[in-house]
Amino acid sequence: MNYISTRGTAPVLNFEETMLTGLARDGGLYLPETIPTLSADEIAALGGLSYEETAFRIMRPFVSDSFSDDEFRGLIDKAYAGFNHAARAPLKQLAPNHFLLELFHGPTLAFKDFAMQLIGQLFQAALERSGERVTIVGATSGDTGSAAIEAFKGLSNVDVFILFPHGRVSEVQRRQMTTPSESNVHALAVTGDFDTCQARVKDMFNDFEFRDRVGLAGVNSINFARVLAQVVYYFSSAVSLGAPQREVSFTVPTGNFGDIFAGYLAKRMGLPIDRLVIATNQNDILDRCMKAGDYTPDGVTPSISPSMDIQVSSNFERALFEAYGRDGGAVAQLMDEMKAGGFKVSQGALEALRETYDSGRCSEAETMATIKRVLASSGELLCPHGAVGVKVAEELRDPAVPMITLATAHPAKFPDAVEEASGIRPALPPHMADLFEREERVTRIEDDLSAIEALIEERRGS
Ligand SMILES: Cc1ncc(COP(=O)(O)O)c(C=O)c1O
Ligand SMILES: N[C@@H](CCOP(=O)(O)O)C(=O)O
Repeated sequence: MNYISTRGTAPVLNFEETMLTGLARDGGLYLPETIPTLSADEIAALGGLSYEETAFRIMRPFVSDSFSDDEFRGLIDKAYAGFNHAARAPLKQLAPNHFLLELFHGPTLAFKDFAMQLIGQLFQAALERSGERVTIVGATSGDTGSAAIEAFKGLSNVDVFILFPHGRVSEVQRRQMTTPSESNVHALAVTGDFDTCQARVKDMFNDFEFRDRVGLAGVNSINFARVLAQVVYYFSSAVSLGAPQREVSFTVPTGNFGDIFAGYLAKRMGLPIDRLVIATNQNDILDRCMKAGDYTPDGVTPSISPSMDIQVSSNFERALFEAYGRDGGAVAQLMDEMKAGGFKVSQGALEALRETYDSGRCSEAETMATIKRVLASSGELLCPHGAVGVKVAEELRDPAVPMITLATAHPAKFPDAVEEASGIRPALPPHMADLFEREERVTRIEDDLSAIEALIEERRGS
């Protein structure tokens, strides 16, 4: 399986190279040259399998010969062994034909663990084989960072630097990143918002001298392996509701567009998905763009669903690449316009996007009201991100088609907002019960590329 860049001019790579490379050298994001498909019989055969076996069958064609079947199976098993639910991604019914996919039973209580626990294993296996050492840089609005630190802490051939926006993640999220004591992980609190942090990470990848000197690697959804691992739960949940005989739809609380793009890949692989619904909080550029075709960011406003406080949505580039008929030149031009402030999506591409995606927005007050209402009606305590999804799903869903809304994080990651909305302060699970007593280790840093690069050079092992 070969991987190509959304901007059309970077080297074509295999799976392992793509995973270790991160951002393509032309600034684009890697995607498989062709998207493999599963027959209806192959999809039906997933029914009743373990999550791990489903993951193996879905991801195998993308990985091709980068890992042997036995090795890949073993790494998948290790990745999900630390989840505290036998189903890994259980489905709960909220209302007739409306289901919640709980994606927060991994070690850091967010959907990021599904991919990050796996790529931690894949990186380790690949680096042990090659004897290489890498420096991972990541940007986070709260959940990617904690999942990455958990997956890579203590590894001898990896240093991890996570840039998070100072003062704009929840206290639980911050402590998850700042309390691990392993010396190979570093939490950097950057002045700015998530878009600032992600821009600096991309700047570091585009600084080739620095990139090559430190052996830069990425674990944001820049990395296709991240997105791939998220395809699996679209299959497992849809099959448990009757796919491939029955169509389903998904609503996905969305920010950087990685999770919903995984749903798009599942659809392209043959899973009968009717609609993919983009649910945004008040940082609603994706919803506005889907409605009017204009992608002009106007700054991030902090919300009670901070992980989705994003206006420069990285993986939207992958969706645009598909909507523009995989024309890398067209995407490169849009991204150049983006540097100058924003871009307009062509009518043809907008129509192509609308064939797959719907979109909606949920205000702060609606998020709070949804947490309260869903607790009363179903007993389910949502986190604010899941609540954004449920509200938008309720508004847009076709009652005849099962709707699966993704519950992307555990409510205990956002205790203040959840308590204010519901009157219940959700408790952290036992393995995190002493989180507030652990010592924090964090570096405050200004938004200055040279200073960030210098700090990484100084701190990384060699
Ligand atoms: C809890 C939570 N929900 C939703 C999202 C949005 O997902 P994506 O960035 O893949 O669109 C994020 C951030 O990625 C998140 O951490
Ligand atoms: N919400 C994310 C933002 C980064 O997204 P990613 O999927 O590109 O890693 C977070 O929690 O950090």
